[in-house]
Amino acid sequence: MWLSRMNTLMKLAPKSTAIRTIQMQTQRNLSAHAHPESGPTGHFKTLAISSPKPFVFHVELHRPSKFNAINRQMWLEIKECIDGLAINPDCRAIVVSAAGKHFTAGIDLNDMMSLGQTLAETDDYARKGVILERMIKLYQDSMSSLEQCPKPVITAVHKACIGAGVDLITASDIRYCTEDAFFQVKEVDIGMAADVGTLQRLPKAVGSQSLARELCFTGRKFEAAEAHSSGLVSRVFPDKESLLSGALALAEVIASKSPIAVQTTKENLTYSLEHTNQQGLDHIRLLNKLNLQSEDFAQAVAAQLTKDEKPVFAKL
Ligand SMILES: CC/C=C\C=C\CC(=O)SCCNC(=O)CCNC(=O)[C@H](O)C(C)(C)COP(=O)(O)OP(=O)(O)OC[C@H]1O[C@@H](n2cnc3c(N)ncnc32)[C@H](O)[C@@H]1OP(=O)(O)O
Repeated sequence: MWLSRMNTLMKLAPKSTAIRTIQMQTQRNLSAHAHPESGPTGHFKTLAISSPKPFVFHVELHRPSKFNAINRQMWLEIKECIDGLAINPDCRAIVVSAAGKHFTAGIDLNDMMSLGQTLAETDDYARKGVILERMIKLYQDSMSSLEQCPKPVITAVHKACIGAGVDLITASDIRYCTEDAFFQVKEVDIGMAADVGTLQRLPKAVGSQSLARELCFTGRKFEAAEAHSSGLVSRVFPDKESLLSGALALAEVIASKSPIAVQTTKENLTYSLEHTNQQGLDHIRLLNKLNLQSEDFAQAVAAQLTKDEKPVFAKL
C-alpha cells in the first residue's frame, strides 16, 4: 500500500523534493528493524535507526568512538532522518538516544578546526561571512527539525550532554535522563554564543531566565537532579537501560493514541509558545474545525463511552 501510494505520487510529480524524500524514507523503512546496537543503519553513517515497537522509531546517535561529537555529516543526517520520519505514516513517536559512553560531546571540535582552515583560504570577509551564514543555517535547521516534526520526539540522555547536545534536546518535546547525566551550555568556553537553539529554547524549558542565563554565561555543569528540579527533564532513571525502556514505553503510549489528536496537540503547543493565549485558542479552533470531523474522533469517543477495546487508528 505504501509502495503503491509512492508510485502514484511519483507519476504526479516525479521530480519533487517531497517525492525524493519519500523514496529515501521507503528505502530506510526496509532496514528499519535493524537493532540500533548493530551500527549505523541504511545509508546513514552517524545514526542507527530501528522500530522497536509499533509506530515507534528509535534514532540513536552513533559515533560512539567520538562520544557522538556532532560532525557535519551528523548535522545533515539528523535533519534528513527526522524530516523523513515526519512524513512516514508508520511513525507516530520518536525516541532519540545515543550509543557509547556519553550522549554527546557537542559539536565536533575537529570540524571547527577545519572550518578555520577553510575560512583562512579566502581573504574576502563577505565570502567568509557567507560560508558561516550557510553553515549556521544548516545546523539551525537540523536542530529545529525536531521541533518542527509533527511527531513527538523524546530525547533520552545519559552522561555528557554538552553544547550542541543542549541545542538538540531543547528542540525535543520530552526529555528524560539517567542519574549520571550532566548538561553544559559550553559555547562560552569555546568563545562563541550558542547559535542553534539553546538561547531561544532553554529559558522556556527551565521556566527561569535567571537560571538559563546563569548556565549560558558560565558554561557550568548542571547535573540530573538540577535538570529535574528545573524542569529541563521530566524523569530521571537509575541507568541507561531503564532510561531507554522508559522512553520507549512512553513513546508506545503516545503511538497508541489518535495520530490526528497527538500531532495537532504538538502543533498547537508549539504555536502557543510564541503566541498569546487568544492567538493559541484561535489556532486550535481552526485546526479542530477540521479535526473534529475525523474518524479518529468518532472512534475514540465511542470507545470511551462503551469502554470497548482500544480503537485502531488509520495511518497518517
Ligand atoms: C555553528 C555552530 C553550531 C553549534 C555549536 C555548538 C557548540 C558546542 O557544542 S560547544 C561544546 C564543544 N564540546 C566540548 O567542548 C567538549 C569538551 N569535551 C569534554 O568536556 C569531555 O571530553 C567529555 C565529552 C565530557 C568526555 O570526557 P571524558 O570521558 O573524560 O573523555 P576525555 O578524555 O575528555 O576525551 C576523550 C577524547 O575525546 C575528545 N573529544 C571530546 N570532546 C570532543 C569534541 N566535541 N570534538 C572532538 N573531540 C572531542 C577529547 O579531545 C579526547 O581526545 P584525545 O585525542 O583522546 O585526547
